[in-house]
Amino acid sequence: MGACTSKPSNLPSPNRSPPQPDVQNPNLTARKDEETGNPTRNGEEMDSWDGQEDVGIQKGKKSPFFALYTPSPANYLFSKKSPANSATPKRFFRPPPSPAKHIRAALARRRGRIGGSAVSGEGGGEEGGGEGGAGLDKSFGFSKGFAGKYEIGKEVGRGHFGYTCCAMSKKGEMKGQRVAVKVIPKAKVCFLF
Ligand SMILES: Nc1ncnc2c1ncn2[C@@H]1O[C@H](COP(=O)(O)OP(=O)(O)OP(=O)(O)O)[C@@H](O)[C@H]1O
Repeated sequence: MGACTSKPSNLPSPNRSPPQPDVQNPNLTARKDEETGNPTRNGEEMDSWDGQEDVGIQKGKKSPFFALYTPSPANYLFSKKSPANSATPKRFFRPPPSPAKHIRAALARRRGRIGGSAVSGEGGGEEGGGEGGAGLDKSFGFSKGFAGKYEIGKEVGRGHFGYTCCAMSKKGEMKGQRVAVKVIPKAKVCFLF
């Protein structure tokens, strides 16, 4: 029974165990110097309290000439074991397809559609063998029997590529009707082939 004081008691507490000296070598004990606060071992001042810095320096490669030399961590980047030096996976360059091939295919299709003849048309001056393709009536065109089907009349007009003539149909459903035939010289369209 006694007064409670805030000052720590130096008396050993039954719950607190006293500091135990090293069992192997009781003389080798590390403790803080009471005056300087620096870690000491048997009275000699230590570099660090528990010697962790010593272990860290000794792990790195020390230069035999410079005691304080520590290898740069950048050396890891240039070492052979570095993943930065691992070979980049090879990329196989594939050149783009030649546009000439595409153009040649389009021209071949067009050539097959026109059949190598000069372009001609009728019915309001529409050109036969245009690029429409799918729904185009291929019965139009400047066929070998054109002279037998139509009687070419006088020229009614001119455009950039050819001229338009008035004609009379001789055969078929259009027999007896006047039509317009647009004639384009081969020389004007030969650059397409
Ligand atoms: N069905 C038609 N009836 C009467 N005249 C026409 C007819 N079609 C064309 N023409 C006349 O022929 C001229 C030329 O017509 P075309 O269709 O060849 O002109 P364009 O399309 O400008 O020519 P291009 O396509 O060669 O540049 C027109 O200006 C017009 O006077």
